[in-house]
Amino acid sequence: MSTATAKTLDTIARIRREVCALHAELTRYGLVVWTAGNVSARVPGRDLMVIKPSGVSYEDLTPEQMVVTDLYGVAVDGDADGEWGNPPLSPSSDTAAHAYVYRHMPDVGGVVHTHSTYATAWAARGESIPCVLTMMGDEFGGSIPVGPFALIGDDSIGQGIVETLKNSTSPAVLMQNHGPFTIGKDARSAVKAAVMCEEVARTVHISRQLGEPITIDQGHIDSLYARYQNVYGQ
Ligand SMILES: O=C(CO)[C@@H](O)[C@H](O)COP(=O)(O)O
Repeated sequence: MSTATAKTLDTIARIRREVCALHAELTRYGLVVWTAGNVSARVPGRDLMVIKPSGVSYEDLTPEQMVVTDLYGVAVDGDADGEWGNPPLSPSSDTAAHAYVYRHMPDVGGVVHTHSTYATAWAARGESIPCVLTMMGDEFGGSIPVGPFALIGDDSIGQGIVETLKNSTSPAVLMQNHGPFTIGKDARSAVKAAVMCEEVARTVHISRQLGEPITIDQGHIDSLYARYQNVYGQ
């Protein structure tokens, strides 16, 4: 086996394990029910992505079931370097949306979609979540925007995600009447954004039940975002 073959196959196997494991984070944080939602990752340096199979229960997901597709959502089972053993399963019904994001946002390495309750409730109203929490400044650099209503099945959802996020600091968009989609430099970052999106959607919802939350000055938001994105952590 050539070095290129071994490297490609090892990379695909690693990403399959990572994407499968990240789906467990969606159920762990209560972001999905039944088979709703999905996680994908870009294969670095290749026009390929890895995404969950459509309609498979979370508890049944295995790395081997993760589907490799091109960036138009077509399943690809190998290349000149050899086969990586795609399962006989259809990729997620949101594959076209994920693929569109990867084609049009080259810095994005991971995409997540959930129907998390509070964020989806904001999406049902077509209302962006105002930046009234320092943790929103940290993670989103401002409000969490709403994207247009779009039917599943073609590039419409992907177009709405890209049009909304391409000039935004937010890694999350609330697709109207549907739910949140998040992006990140990698799939784990996109999952984190989904977790944080639901957390702030819940907190701001509760706050608004008791009064009008106080928005944060944009200069302070920018300062919070710069610190968190560049200094926070190890
Ligand atoms: O939002 C939708 C369908 O409207 C999807 O996210 C489903 O909730 C999950 O679909 P699969 O990834 O299982 O195909």
